Amino acid sequence: MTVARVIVDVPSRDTDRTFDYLIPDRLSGWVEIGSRVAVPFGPRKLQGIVTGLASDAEVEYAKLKPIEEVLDAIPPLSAELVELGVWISKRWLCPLTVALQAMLPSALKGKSEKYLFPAAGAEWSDEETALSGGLLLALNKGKPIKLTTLLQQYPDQGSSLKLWLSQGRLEERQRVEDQLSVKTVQTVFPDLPETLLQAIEHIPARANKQREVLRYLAENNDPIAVLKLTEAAGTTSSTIKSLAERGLVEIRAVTEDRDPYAHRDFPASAPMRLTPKQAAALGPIRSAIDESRCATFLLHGVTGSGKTEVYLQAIQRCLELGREAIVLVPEIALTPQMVERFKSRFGSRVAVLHSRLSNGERYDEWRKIREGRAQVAVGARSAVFAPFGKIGLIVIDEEHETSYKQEESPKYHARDVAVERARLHDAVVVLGSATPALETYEAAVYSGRETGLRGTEYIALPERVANRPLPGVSIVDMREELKLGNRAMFSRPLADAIRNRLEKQEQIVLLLNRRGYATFVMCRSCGYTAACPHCEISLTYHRGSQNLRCHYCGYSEAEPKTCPSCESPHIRFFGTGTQKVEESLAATFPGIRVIRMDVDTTSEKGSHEKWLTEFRERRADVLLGTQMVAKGLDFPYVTLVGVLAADAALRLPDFRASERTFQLLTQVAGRAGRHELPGEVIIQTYDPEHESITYVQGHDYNGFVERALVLRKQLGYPPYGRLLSVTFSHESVPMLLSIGTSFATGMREKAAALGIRKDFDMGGHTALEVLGPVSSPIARLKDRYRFQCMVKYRGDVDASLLTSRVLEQMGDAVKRSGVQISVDVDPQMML
Ligand SMILES: Nc1ncnc2c1ncn2[C@@H]1O[C@H](COP(=O)(O)OP(=O)(O)OP(=O)(O)O)[C@@H](O)[C@H]1O
Ligand SMILES: [Zn+2]
Ligand SMILES: [Zn+2]
Repeated sequence: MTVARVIVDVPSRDTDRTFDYLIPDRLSGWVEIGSRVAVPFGPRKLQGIVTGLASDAEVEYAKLKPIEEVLDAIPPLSAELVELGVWISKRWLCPLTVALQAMLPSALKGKSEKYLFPAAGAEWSDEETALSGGLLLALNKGKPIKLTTLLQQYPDQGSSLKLWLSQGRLEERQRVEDQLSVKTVQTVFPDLPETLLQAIEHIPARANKQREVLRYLAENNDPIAVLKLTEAAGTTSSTIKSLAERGLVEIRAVTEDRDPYAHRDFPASAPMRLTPKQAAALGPIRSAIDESRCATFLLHGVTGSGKTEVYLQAIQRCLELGREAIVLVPEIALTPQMVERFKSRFGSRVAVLHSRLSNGERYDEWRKIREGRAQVAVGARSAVFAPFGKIGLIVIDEEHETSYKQEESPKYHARDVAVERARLHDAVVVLGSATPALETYEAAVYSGRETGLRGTEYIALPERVANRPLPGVSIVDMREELKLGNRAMFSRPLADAIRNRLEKQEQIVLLLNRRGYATFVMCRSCGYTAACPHCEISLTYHRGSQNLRCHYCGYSEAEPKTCPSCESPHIRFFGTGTQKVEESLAATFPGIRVIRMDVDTTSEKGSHEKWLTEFRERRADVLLGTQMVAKGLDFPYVTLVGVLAADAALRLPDFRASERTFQLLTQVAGRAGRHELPGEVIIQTYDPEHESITYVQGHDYNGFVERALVLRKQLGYPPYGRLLSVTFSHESVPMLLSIGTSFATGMREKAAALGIRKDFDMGGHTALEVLGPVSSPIARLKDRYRFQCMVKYRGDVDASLLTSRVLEQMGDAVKRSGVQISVDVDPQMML
C-alpha cells in the first residue's frame, strides 16, 4: 500500500471527502487505518485521520503530496472505530470528522503551530536589532521558534514579525502538535549491585556522598525517580549526575501515568455468592459471552436487586476469556461508588474515563486502554469509544438515563452505539435498569420494530437481595396541607418522619425535583396545570406575550388570572431552590446536619466524592439535593426518602415528562432500606392521582409502562414511531418561518412522491408526518430566535436521508438567508 486516504480536520461542510496522500518510504509500516497524521493541505499543515489504504490513487499519482508525519506510535483509532465513525455520521447526520473527533481524548485534538526562523542569507541592520529588544537575537540562534511563544515574550513586536515575513527575511514552518503530552519523570537505572560495590573502591574518599548513594543503590537495586532518590539517600541531583558520568547509573526519562485515583485505596473484594435469582440472570449473559454471540439483554432489576454484582461477574468471565469490557455509568452522580466497586474487584485493570478528570489524567487512562494495560473501562457516555480491540461485553447501567444522549454534534446515543459496536466485536450488551426506557422495555418484551433494538432479550430481577422488602411509599397531597393551613415546605407526615429519624440517628435523603420550574403555571389550590388539548403536553408560559403555548403544534391561549378549574386566584408558577430548603430545614429542626448537593456545591473537582464520604460516615443526617441524589447510591443507614415537589417535572413540554418523573421517583425511592433497616418513602405532590406518582407507590413499573405505551401508540411517539427534529435559528422571525416552511413543504412533497402516507391513525404501517414549523421551547437563544419542525415517522422510511436531500436542495437559499440549521435524529430532549 502506497496511498493513504486521509480525512482532514477542516471545519467545513463537505468534510466527508477524503484526500489521497503518498506514504513515503520512511513511514511505510507506520501508517494504518486509524493513524493520526500531519499532512500538507494547501498552504496549511493539518491533522488528519487515515480512513483507508490503497495501492492506487484516485488522482494523478505524480501530483500526490506525501504524508509528513505519523503522530502516534500506536494509532489512536482502529479500523473498527473508523467504521463505527462512518456509521455514526450516517445515523445522526454529522460530518465524519466530527464523529471521529468524538472518539479521541481532547489531548489528541492536534493543533497546527507556526514556527519562525530567519531565511538563508537574511540580514538586519544594527538599528533593527537594537529596536527588536532581543527578538532578533533569539531568532538568530538557529532554532525555529513557535510564533505563539514569540508573541508572548515580545508582545510589541507583532508588526515587525509580520513585515519580515512579508519581506521574506523570515520564513515559517507549520507543525501539528498535540495539546498535551505524556508526563515523564527523570529516573535512575542503577547498574548491578556487584558492579556498584566494586566501583565504591575506586571512588575518591572525598566523594563521600557518591559512595553512600552507591551503597544505597546496591541494596535497593530497582529503578527510582531522581527526586525520590535524592530524598531517600539524602543527596543532591549533582551527585547522581556524577555517578551517571562514571557510567554507574543511567538517567532516563520514563513516562508516568497521571493516576486520578493514586491517593485512593481500594480494598480488594471477592465475588459474592450469587442469590439464585442473580445466578439465573447471569446464566444467559454468560453463555452468550462464552459463545461470542452478539446479543443484547435488558436486565430489569428493581432497586437493590444486585445488578452490579451480575455485571461484575459477567465482566470477570470476559477477562478470563481474554476479552475486554466497557461499563457505562451516567455522568458523575454514579461515578464514585461505581468506580470503587470496579476498582476493588479488578484493581489496576480498570481505567476510568469521565469529565471530572483533568485532560492529562483522562489521556493517561485512555492510553492504558490503547496500550493494553487495562481491560475494563468504566466511564460516562464517551467511554463507549474506549479503544479496545477484543470487546466481549458492554454494560450500560441505568440505561434509561438521558445523559447517554449527547446534545451537541455528534448527537449520538451511547445505547445505540454500544449495540452497533458490540455487533462489530461479536460482543454482548447488557442494559441494566430498575426503570428501563420505554424504548428498551418495548423492544425486550414486544417487537423493537421501530427503535433498532429488535431482538433484545428480557431478564428480570424482581426482588431485592436477601428478600429485603422494597420501601413503603406514601403520598401526601399538598393541597390538603394548604387547606389545613400548612404553608411550610414540609408536610406534617414528612416533618414527623424526619424528626423520628433524627431521634433514631438514621439518615434521610431529600430530593428537590427542580427541573422544569417556572416554565409552567400551576394552581396551588387544586393542582391544575394547563395542557395542550391536542398533544397531552403542558403549555409553556411566555413572559413576553403573557400567554401559554404548546411547543409541538403551536396551540396557544391567554394566561389565566384565576384557575380555570377551581377559580382560585392562587395560580402562578412557583420555585424553590435547594438553598431555601436547607434554610427551612435548619429553622424547623434545630441542630440538623445537612449536606446540600447541587450544581453549586459540586462544581469543584472531587467535591462529589467528598460529600458522599461524609454522608456515608454519618457525619450528616440529611443528604439534600437535586436529581444527583436519586441514583445509584447505596447507604445502609438511609431509612427515609422524602420528595419535595414530585410533580414539577411533569409540566415540562416533553412527551417523556411522565416517564422521566416515574423513573426519577422510583430511583430515589430505591435509596431507602437497602440493607438491614427497612425504608420508608414520602412523596409530596399537588397531583396525587397522576399515574407517574401512583404507580411509584405500588412499585409497579410494568403497570405504569403498559399504560404509557398505550398513549405512545395512539400518538405515534417512540417506541411506536421515530422522531427527527430540525431546529432553525436566526435573528429574524420572518426569515425563519420562510426557511422552516420550505423545509416542511419539501419533506411533505418528497414523502408524497415516494407514496408515503402522512396519517398516523389510518391503517398501513409506513407513515411520515411533518409538524411545524413552530417556535422551539427555548424560543430565543443568544439573541437568535428558534423554530423547529418535528418529523414523526415509522416503518420503512429513511427520514435522515430525506432530510439531508431536502436540506441539500435548499442549500443556496439557506446560505443566503444566514439561517442556522441543526438536525437531531431521535431527540431525547425537546429543546
Ligand atoms: N449475592 C449477594 N449477596 C449479598 N449481598 C449482595 C449480593 N448481591 C448484591 N448484594 C448487596 O445488595 C446491595 C444492592 O446491590 P446493588 O447496589 O448491586 O443493586 P442494584 O440492583 O445495582 O441497585 P440500584 O439499581 O438501586 O443501583 C448492595 O449493598 C450489594 O452489596
Ligand atoms: Zn385550581
Ligand atoms: Zn399541541
